[in-house]
Amino acid sequence: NNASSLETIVQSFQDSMSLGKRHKFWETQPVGQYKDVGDSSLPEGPIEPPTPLSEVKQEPYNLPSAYEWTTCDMDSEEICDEVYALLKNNYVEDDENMFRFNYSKEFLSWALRVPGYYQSWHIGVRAKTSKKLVAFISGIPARIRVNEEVVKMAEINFLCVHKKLRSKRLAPVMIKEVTRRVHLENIWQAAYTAGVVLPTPITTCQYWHRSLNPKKLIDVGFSRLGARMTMSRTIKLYKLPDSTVTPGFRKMELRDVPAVTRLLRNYLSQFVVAPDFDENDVEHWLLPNENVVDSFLVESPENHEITDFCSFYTLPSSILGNQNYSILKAAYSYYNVSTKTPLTQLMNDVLIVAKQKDFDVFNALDVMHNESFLKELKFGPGDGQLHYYLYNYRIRSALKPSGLGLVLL
Ligand SMILES: CCCCCCCCCCCCCC(=O)SCCNC(=O)CCNC(=O)[C@H](O)C(C)(C)COP(=O)(O)OP(=O)(O)OC[C@H]1O[C@@H](n2cnc3c(N)ncnc32)[C@H](O)[C@@H]1OP(=O)(O)O
Ligand SMILES: CNCCCN(C)c1ncc(F)c(N2CC(C(=O)NCc3cnc4ccccn34)C2)n1
Repeated sequence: NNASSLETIVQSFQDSMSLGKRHKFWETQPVGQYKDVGDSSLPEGPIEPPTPLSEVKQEPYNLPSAYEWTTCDMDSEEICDEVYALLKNNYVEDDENMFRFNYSKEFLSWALRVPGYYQSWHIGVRAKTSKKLVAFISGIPARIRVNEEVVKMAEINFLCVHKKLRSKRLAPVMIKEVTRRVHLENIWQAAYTAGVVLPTPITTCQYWHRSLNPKKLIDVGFSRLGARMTMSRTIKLYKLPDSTVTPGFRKMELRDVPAVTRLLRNYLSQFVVAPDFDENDVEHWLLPNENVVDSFLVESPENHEITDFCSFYTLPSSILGNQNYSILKAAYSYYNVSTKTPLTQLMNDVLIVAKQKDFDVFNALDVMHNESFLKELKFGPGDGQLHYYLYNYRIRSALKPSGLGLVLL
């Protein structure tokens, strides 16, 4: 009728102005809605109260008839392979479709089989006939502190629908199903990041990249030769020493877990949103794990006190359509703490180690105190932004990336 056609006209106008973008699914969810932004009368904390467990939907949401739910046992080599292959071929790409994340199998096992994990939160969708895995979404339990409140949350990640099944509204079903399964464990909040804008980010972070192998990065189109720059001048610009400079800088070991936990908990207490890591979490997330996560610390040569800590995770990308290279080896800054060694010097040692390990690029978000070293260590701003979200939890203050102490994978 006239009214709906008028709405359609208004909608397409607004969309073209990217103003009131319609979010048919997200408008139904307990998340900060655009209309609420800036309304300081709304209290900080849960948006909706928990539902009595008896009232949580007991059976899975309906899928299109050709598809069925499957729970992915990431302990099984075969199923881990299937999840790896689905993501390798269908997960996040850059806007120009030149790169696609290629999370490794051991990385996915590390990211999903965390202390206290629920296998039921590792959710897949299979085609009934072929049994092919065509979609995935994951949740892991985490204790996240928001200001003074430590909240049990689910960290949601690796949402992926096969390229052939896009734009069929499958994502909202995946999200509702993981929400239902999280509710069944009496957890009512979640944290997630995305490169897309949804209702409503708690903060928006900028990616920064530090070239380690500038020739390869230019060859594959990740970066461009600077104006008035030659290739040899560019290689010299990014050259790093062969070895680290900080006395007492070494790999983290199991015996360091208690000290690193103390150091990290104290450091993270200054941020508005941060994980509430205990020793179990630190052992899982920060102990070196080959090709997955690397971590280092500074043990003072005088009194053997552990004064600083730094870490990065390994997330390669497939290079789509380049004759000479197929993999971009990228390191992502994870958690770093400096109490004695200047953060810039500590991070320069991390760059030196990453170069020694043959990484092509070192990525960092402008979270925590990262901004203080980015320019001096020759990071350049990336084109991607990462938006952080909380589900069913409103935070009062407008959060800047420097107030964020949470790095998701
Ligand atoms: C208490 C517990 C709560 C637990 C849950 C907490 C929430 C968790 C939320 C998930 C956190 C994920 C964290 C990560 O993994 S971020 C990485 C996401 N994955 C990728 O980008 C991989 C490549 N892309 C794909 O696989 C598909 O394009 C996906 C699956 C992303 C969308 O599939 P498709 O393209 O075929 O679209 P559709 O027709 O099915 O559905 C369209 C609807 O989906 C909304 N959409 C699009 N992209 C995203 C996105 N990244 N987060 C949330 N919502 C998203 C979109 O606004 C629209 O809703 P609305 O705008 O109309 O309202
Ligand atoms: C914190 N959890 C990271 C999840 C990855 N998420 C969801 C993501 N969302 C948007 C982005 F902007 C982004 N960036 C990494 C930066 C980068 O390296 N950009 C060039 C590039 C190389 N390879 C790829 C693969 C995909 C996208 C960009 N690529 C930008 N990451």
